[in-house]
Amino acid sequence: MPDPISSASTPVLRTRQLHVVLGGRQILHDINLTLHRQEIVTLIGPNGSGKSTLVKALIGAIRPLSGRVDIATGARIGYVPQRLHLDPTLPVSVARFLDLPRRHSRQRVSEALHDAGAGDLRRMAMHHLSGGQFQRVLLARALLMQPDILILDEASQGLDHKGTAAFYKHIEAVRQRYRCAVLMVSHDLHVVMRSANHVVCLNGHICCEGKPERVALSSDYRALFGDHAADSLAFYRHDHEETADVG
Ligand SMILES: Nc1ncnc2c1ncn2[C@@H]1O[C@H](COP(=O)(O)OP(=O)(O)OP(=O)(O)O)[C@@H](O)[C@H]1O
Repeated sequence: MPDPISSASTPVLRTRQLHVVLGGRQILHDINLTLHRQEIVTLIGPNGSGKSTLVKALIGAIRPLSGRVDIATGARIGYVPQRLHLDPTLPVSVARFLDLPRRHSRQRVSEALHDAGAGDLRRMAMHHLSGGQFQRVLLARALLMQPDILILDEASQGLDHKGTAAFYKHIEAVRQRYRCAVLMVSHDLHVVMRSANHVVCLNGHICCEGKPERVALSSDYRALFGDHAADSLAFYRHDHEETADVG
């Protein structure tokens, strides 16, 4: 289990020299990551770079070989997994799903669904939901526990740029309402570069991190993402110049 950080310190989550080995292979090394209260950090990296592994280590689902994960005392983590398999032979409604494994008041469930942008899905069967609706229900489930830290693993998977951008906006509203820190994994470089406050670029270790434009200019980022890197920087500049023009 992750260790507690004393309540006096500012970070809500911090890792120190995290090393993860799976199947005899080193997947992550020297991970020093800090998440401050109410900050949004986006984790990017190529396929297989260890993003999901890091997220699992943070929530305590994977035990690191060495290093530490410290969580502020009393801080609750809400986790939205990359995918969740539900047995289609056991149909379950959204409302019932959100009551598993622990029952919540009807009002709390309604609030969480509303806050996740899924207010109208309560009576739907889980196996009838679209990919985007399913992710919002998973987000509602994470919000039910009033998280101090919200961790989303590729929660915008399957959404196009527009859908991803809308989802990011939604997460920003959630962050403000719940006053939680957010760590999200994303592979949509365009949207990340446009929307994130702080970007962490992972490839077995943290290659670079900082504000989007700084990361986009770094040679490590360009080496990892090639042409996409140049595209996303152009996108970032275009968007920010437009914003600057407007005012
Ligand atoms: N249980 C496991 N045993 C052995 N190797 C594993 C295990 N889980 C993951 N890996 C390996 O660890 C590496 C990192 O996987 P991970 O899923 O963390 O990457 P990712 O950055 O999230 O990738 P993607 O963007 O494709 O989702 C991969 O090479 C994967 O094959």
